[in-house]
Amino acid sequence: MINKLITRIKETNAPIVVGLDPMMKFVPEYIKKAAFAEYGETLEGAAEAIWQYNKGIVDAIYDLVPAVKPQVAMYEQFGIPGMVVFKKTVDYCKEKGLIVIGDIKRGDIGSTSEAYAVGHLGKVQVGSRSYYGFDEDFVTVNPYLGSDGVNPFVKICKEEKKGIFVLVKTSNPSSGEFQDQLVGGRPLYELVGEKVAAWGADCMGDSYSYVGAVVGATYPEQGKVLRKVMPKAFILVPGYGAQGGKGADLVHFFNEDGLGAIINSSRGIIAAYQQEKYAQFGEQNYADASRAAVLDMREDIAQALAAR
Ligand SMILES: O=C(O)c1cc(=O)[nH]c(=O)n1[C@@H]1O[C@H](COP(=O)(O)O)[C@@H](O)[C@H]1O
Repeated sequence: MINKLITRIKETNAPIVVGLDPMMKFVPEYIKKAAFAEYGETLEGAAEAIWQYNKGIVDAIYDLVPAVKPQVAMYEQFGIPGMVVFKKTVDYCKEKGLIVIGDIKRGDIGSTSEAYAVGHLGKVQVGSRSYYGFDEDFVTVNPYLGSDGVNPFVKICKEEKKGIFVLVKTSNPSSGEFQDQLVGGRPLYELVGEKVAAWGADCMGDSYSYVGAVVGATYPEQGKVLRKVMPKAFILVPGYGAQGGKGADLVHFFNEDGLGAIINSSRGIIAAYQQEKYAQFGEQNYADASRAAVLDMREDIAQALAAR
């Protein structure tokens, strides 16, 4: 799957992931009205609204980008109907040819991590049969529990030819509280970066490992160091747009080959119509506004890379 991701990045010229993080405040009124008319102001109604909203965005952007990243929390908040829409979104995006990164940030003791990995990447055994659960192509993994919490994901990636992105240095303001703590004189995120390189060493695709890392666009200096610590890891870079990351912050996340990073934007794309810059599209054309925002992001990244 890492090879496919790289091929699609080259074909689209867009090292971009559109984050499908639907929130009710982003869903246009006309979509909510129709969903509530059918299902009432219920969890089912909310789930239908985010499904229709997602579908509009995916239809508008699927030819421009290689991948999407549905964030499971945004679906989980609507209970079972929300999780049904998470799965519908995963399947629909894959039908459209998109690579799906399930943003689940899981990680636990080994046996529990194995169940997470089975549910999201692999197949579960039921008697003599086996079934895919959510069947994403990649998932995000929290490494706080150490190797035995990560290894079950790696094992299933090997079997299924899928991949993971391990949290190394996150984009949020408090990320330094633990991640920047010095351990033997070096920040913890660097040690985690070294572990990512080690976990990924025998998980190579043609040029990159399918054990990747997450490093926030909001920490470009740390990104520069981590790029060197784990040269074969693909880096998923969130924090562009809504969290303040800009094109110029991203250049050090890429290798000399122009590859090695894929930049996520969620609110900046899916709620573009609510920004002044794209307000002319109006609510009815929210999906066209998302398309315009992807094109602008692609240009911003290309310019930054050309200027480095
Ligand atoms: O793993 C992630 O994707 C992630 C890691 C991180 O360090 N920071 C971060 O923002 N994310 C996710 O990336 C998305 C960012 O959303 P926007 O800020 O709206 O672009 C959200 O789904 C976050 O959960």
